[in-house]
Amino acid sequence: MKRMIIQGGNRLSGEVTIGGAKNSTVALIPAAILADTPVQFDTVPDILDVHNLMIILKSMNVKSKFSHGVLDIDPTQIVEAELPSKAIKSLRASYYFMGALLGRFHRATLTFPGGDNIGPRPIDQHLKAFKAMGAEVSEEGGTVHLDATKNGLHGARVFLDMVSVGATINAILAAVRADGTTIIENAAREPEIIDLATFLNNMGAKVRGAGTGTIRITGVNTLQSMNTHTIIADRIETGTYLSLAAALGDGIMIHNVIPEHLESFTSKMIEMGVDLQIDSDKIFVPKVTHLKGIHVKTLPFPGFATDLQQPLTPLLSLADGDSTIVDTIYPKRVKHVPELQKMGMNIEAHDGTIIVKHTDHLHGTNVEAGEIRAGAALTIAGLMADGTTVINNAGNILRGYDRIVWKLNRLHANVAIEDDSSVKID
Ligand SMILES: CC(=O)N[C@H]1[C@@H](OP(=O)(O)OP(=O)(O)OC[C@H]2O[C@@H](n3ccc(=O)[nH]c3=O)[C@H](O)[C@@H]2O)O[C@H](CO)[C@@H](O)[C@@H]1O
Ligand SMILES: C=C(OP(=O)(O)O)C(=O)O
Repeated sequence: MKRMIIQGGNRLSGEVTIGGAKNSTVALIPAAILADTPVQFDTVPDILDVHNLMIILKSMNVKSKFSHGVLDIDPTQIVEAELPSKAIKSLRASYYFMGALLGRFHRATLTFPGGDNIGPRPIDQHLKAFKAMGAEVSEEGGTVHLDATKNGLHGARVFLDMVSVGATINAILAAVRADGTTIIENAAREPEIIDLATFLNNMGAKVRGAGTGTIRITGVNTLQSMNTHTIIADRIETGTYLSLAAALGDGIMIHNVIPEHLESFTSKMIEMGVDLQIDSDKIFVPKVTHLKGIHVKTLPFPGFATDLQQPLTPLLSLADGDSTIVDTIYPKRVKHVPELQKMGMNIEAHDGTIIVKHTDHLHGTNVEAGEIRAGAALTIAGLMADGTTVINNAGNILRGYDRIVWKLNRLHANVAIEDDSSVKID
């Protein structure tokens, strides 16, 4: 098991460049198996989810090579195979192989995905979309079987009961090579869905309306890649560095940013009193002297992202006055709260509301990254704290933060990853 070891207390400064978006990348890789040609992605983040998706590709005889942010995938010799359940369970987005395999072979068998433990994460809307498109769906012992081999996949009208990123993407993946037109209503509008549609459309797909609540997909017979797809910048990684820079920076420039994807987040930081200097593709965070408490409610995009409520909590603890967070997407996503309490933070979770009060002093201790963004919150808190913080289960952080140790140390932090289970602090 990996641990992150942080010697806290350094002020940070300098520059950091944001990587490609995890939540785009993990949809684009399964989408690549729909192509009839090799495909290439660049600005691919170096994260565990990518390496685990490559293991899944290999099990289907899909060769992939990842070097210096460029990922080449050759799906032209793909075969149907049993997918490795350990890799499937290591991340959430492995469920995108359901839609992609249905599109490619008209059938798929997968164990239930893993991913962050952030409360119930049903996939009923994904299965509803597959059924509407003609797939027979059955589940037994944690395995899902999808089969549309008898009559093929056909276009359908799918109204999602709730706005779901995963169900929207899975429905698109199944629909791009189906017969006829699929209409997804109440679709999620996240930028990562637009990125996926851009990749597919550049290969000849007909996906219209991505980024709005209604997406129309007309199936095509073949998808052929002609160029390299550059993955959009990770808005959640950006928000994490914005929070970190405001909490303990003496002036930090964040490059490769799409500010329009972060307006719900940056507007809250500005409301707190952070004098962000927002440019077309970079944001400068000056040294912060005074912060006010704020109230945050997470919502589907373009609302405040559930993945950014945790990385904001260390910054909220520096504000005068109380702040509150209500996570309407995942009300039970509070794994960071007891761990931050161990470090001395004045934070509580009651009846679906997280309350953060002013905290003068954080101290390093042994804590647990119960999920990726809890890990991000603990990383920022550890950098702010006196002494040594040991974050257990740091694999959860490495699932989604591109070269985080290297990036933090370039900002003058003191962070390392160790595998040694004997690391202890007094
Ligand atoms: C790989 C990826 O992109 N992960 C993101 C994706 O997760 P993911 O795609 O799993 O999240 P969804 O958007 O599907 O979930 C939104 C809400 O809908 C519910 N729901 C979803 C599907 C379903 O079939 N039934 C159902 O009830 C969920 O429990 C949740 O309350 O969006 C989440 C919400 O922005 C983010 O936190 C994750 O980082
Ligand atoms: C919840 C997240 O990821 P996943 O859906 O991959 O578990 C996240 O990125 O915050």
